[in-house]
Amino acid sequence: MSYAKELLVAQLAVQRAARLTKQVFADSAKGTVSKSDASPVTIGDFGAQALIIAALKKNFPDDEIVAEEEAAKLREDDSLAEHVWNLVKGTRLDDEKAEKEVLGGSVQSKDEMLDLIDKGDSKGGRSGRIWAIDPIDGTKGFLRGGQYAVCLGLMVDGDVKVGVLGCPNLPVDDAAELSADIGNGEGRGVIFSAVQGEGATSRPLTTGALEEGKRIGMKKITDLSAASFCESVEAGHSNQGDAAQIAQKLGITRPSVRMDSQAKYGSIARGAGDIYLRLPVSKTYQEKIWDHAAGDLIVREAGGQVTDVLGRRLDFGHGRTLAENKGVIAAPAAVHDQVLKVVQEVLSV
Ligand SMILES: Nc1ncnc2c1ncn2[C@@H]1O[C@H](COP(=O)(O)O)[C@@H](O)[C@H]1OP(=O)(O)O
Ligand SMILES: [Mg+2]
Ligand SMILES: [Mg+2]
Ligand SMILES: [Mg+2]
Repeated sequence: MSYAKELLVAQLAVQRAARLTKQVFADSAKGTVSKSDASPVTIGDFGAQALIIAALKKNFPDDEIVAEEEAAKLREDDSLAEHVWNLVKGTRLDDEKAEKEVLGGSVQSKDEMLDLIDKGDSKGGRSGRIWAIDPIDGTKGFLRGGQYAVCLGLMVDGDVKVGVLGCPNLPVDDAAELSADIGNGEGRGVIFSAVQGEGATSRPLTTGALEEGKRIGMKKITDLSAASFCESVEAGHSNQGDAAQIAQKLGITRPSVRMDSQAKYGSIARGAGDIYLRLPVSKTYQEKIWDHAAGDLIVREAGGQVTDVLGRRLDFGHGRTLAENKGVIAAPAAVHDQVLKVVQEVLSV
C-alpha cells in the first residue's frame, strides 16, 4: 500500500489531537479568543495544532506544513499559553508504543510548543510534500457541542494523496441516519481516511490505529428527488437561499441537514447524506486549503466527484487558499453533472 507510514502517522496524530479537543470541551473554560477576521479560536485549536505538527516533524522533518493557526496570540498572553501547554503535555495515546515510537512522545517545553505551532506557516504551492492542517474545523460547532473535525491532508505536487478526518461527535455507525442532532456520548467518534487510488475507510476514533478500517462508499442514488443535502450551519459560509432553490429544481423535498465542518464530507462519503453544497456568499472570500483537502480526497475515493460551482476540480496548488475555485459541489459521481447544471442555472454562472 502506498503512503502507509504517512497514513498511520496521520491517523494517530489526529486521534491524539482529538483527545485534546474532547478534553477542552469537557472543561468549562475553552479559552476562546477572537481572530482578526472575528472568527473564534480556542485553546483546543492551538493545542491540537501543536500535537499534530510535533508528530509530523518527528516523522517527516523535511515536509512543509500549511496550518490554520499561529502562536502570536499565545506569545502575547502567557496565561493562555500556559493553559494550552498544560493540555499539550497532558495528552497522549493510551497505546504507549504508538505514542512513543510513532508519534515521538511528548513536546518538551512551552517554548518548543509555540515554535511547533508556528511551523504551519508554509505558503503552500504546487511542488513537493505539503501537509494541510485544520486542528479544529468548525470551531463554532465545537463550541456549541455540535459537529467539528480534526483535519489532516498530505499533498504531493499539489495533489492530495492522504486525507484523514477525525469527527469526535459523529456516530461511529456508518449506517446511522444523518441528522443535525448534537451529542458527544457513547457511540460517537469516527475517523475517515483515504489514500489516493486505494479507497476510503472509517473506523472508531477510539481504537488503535492498527485496526483495519471499514471500506465506505457514497450512496447510489438514481432518483435525485430522494436525495438529501448537507450544508453549513453558518449562513455566512454558504448561500442557503440559493441552495433551497437548487433543491427545489432538483425535486428534493427533504430539508437540508445543517452541520459544521468537514464532517459533511465524511457523512456523504459513507452514504449518510448525498450531496454537499457550499455556495459562494461573497465575491472575495477564498476557501482555505485546510478546510477541504482531506474531505475532497475522502469523497472522491468513496465514489464521489468534487468540483467548484464552475465545474473545476479543487486546485490545492495555489497556496494557502483555493484561489482559483468558487464554492464546492460534492456529489456521487453518477449525478454530479446533473447537480452542477442546476447549480449553474440558479447562480447564473
Ligand atoms: N465567509 C466565509 N465563507 C465560507 N467559509 C468561511 C467563511 N468564513 C469562515 N469560513 C470557514 O468555514 C469553515 C467552517 O465551515 P462550515 O460552515 O462548513 O462549518 C471554517 O473553517 C471557517 O473558517 P475559519 O476557521 O477561518 O473561521
Ligand atoms: Mg476550518
Ligand atoms: Mg479551524
Ligand atoms: Mg477557524
